[in-house]
Amino acid sequence: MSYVDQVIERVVRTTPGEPEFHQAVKEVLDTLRPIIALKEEKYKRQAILERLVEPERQIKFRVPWIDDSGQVHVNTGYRVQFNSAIGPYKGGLRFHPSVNLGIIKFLGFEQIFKNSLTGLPIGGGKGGSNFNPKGKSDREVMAFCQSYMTELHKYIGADADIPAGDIGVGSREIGYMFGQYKRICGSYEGVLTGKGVTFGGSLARKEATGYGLMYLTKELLAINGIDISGKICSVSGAGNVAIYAIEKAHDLGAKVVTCSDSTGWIYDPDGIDVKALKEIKEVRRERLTEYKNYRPNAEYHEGKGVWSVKVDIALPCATQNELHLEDAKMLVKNGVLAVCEGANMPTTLDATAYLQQNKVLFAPGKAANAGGVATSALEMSQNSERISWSFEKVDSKLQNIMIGITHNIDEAAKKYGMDGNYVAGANIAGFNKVVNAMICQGVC
Ligand SMILES: NC(=O)C1=CN([C@@H]2O[C@H](COP(=O)(O)OP(=O)(O)OC[C@H]3O[C@@H](n4cnc5c(N)ncnc54)[C@H](O)[C@@H]3O)[C@@H](O)[C@H]2O)C=CC1
Ligand SMILES: O=C(O)CCC(=O)C(=O)O
Repeated sequence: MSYVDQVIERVVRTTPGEPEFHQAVKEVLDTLRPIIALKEEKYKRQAILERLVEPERQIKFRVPWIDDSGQVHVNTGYRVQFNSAIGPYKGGLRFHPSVNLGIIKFLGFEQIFKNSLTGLPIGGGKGGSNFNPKGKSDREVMAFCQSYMTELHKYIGADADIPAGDIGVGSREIGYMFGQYKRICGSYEGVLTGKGVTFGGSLARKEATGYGLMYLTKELLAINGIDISGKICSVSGAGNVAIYAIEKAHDLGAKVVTCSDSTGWIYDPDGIDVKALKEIKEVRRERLTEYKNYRPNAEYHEGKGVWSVKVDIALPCATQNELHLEDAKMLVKNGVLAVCEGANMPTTLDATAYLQQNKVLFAPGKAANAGGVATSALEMSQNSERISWSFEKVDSKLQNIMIGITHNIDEAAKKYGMDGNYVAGANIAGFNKVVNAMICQGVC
């Protein structure tokens, strides 16, 4: 059995019940085979892959909180500090009922390579809870966030581990957690990113993941001789990443005709109305069923379906494993040119393989959605300098980072004879930097 297969077998055997983590490990290690083969003995002796797939630390804790009726609830909190070879742990917090250790580990593992690709000094981590903010009052969300931070503060710090948002965690939740950290630690520091701009947040962080996705998509198409202008796109999700991907796609001359939430999806042939979407999701926190009140010509459908629409570019921006093999087949049948992942691991392994076999340009999330964490790192720089940069300055740095990532993954794929395989390119480029740092730092 090859070294890679031994490590995959060990991960599956020793971490039962963590299918998403297994999926992420398999995807990364499979594409790394050619470069691991070049230094197999050295890596094996150093146990590089065994160390890479084992988090440096995983923290699991009780989060008790009281609802508005006086009832006490208990949720489970997590923080997985995966790899600090190239910088302090960095990665978001997810609050969603589906959260468990395996999901946080897959996200933390992906984050190692993504953060490396940004070129900035940030290691990989992720956290969250099975708490569901949907339908809770602001006071209940605050009670939960304060309780979560009361435990988490022991393990984080501006130079140690800097959480941010993810599904279910936006500026409201970050604000409550920042307030509680400050209160307990007596320290006003950049311990979280995605903060409100009046208390240390960076301009353009809110927009960064979606905008970054579109900067990379535009560049990837351009490398392949295609102009993004005039292209029709489908987006899944209606949260932070989806909203700002749609906004930037429209700025770039493309037209997005779909979006979705966990109950249904919208088809708007005239192009999604971003102002209406922001009002529904960011201000009123309502369901997408409300969209028809703003756009009577749009269609609302229950359940899933955005991938059945004929488009040039598909942008999954909701959650993991939301684009399956049947969806990939439908997209290919309808002539899709590119699939660029705004979410983390939204495309299943067999769907990814099918798209690649059918010559669809496929940009994996760890490259395509890296603009969010990159801008978080820019927020950390501003906090250290005690200064705030303009929106234009941050946005311009974000663009340069995303263009850089696009060329980096393209060149890495070419260098190892896998021209056009951007999954391999992203994994290889991310891996090389982290592994060099791990080797230089000795056995730790
Ligand atoms: N917010 C950020 O800066 C970054 C987020 N991501 C990833 O992007 C994705 C979306 O995150 P955000 O937009 O921040 O979250 P969000 O909470 O703002 O929005 C999530 C959206 O996805 C939908 N969704 C969630 N779970 C779903 C499910 N099981 N089925 C159908 N729809 C579902 C929700 O209804 C919502 O519209 C996630 O995979 C996240 O890990 C990646 C990089 C950075
Ligand atoms: O901004 C950050 O630190 C993390 C964003 C994130 O969770 C992600 O890239 O998936």
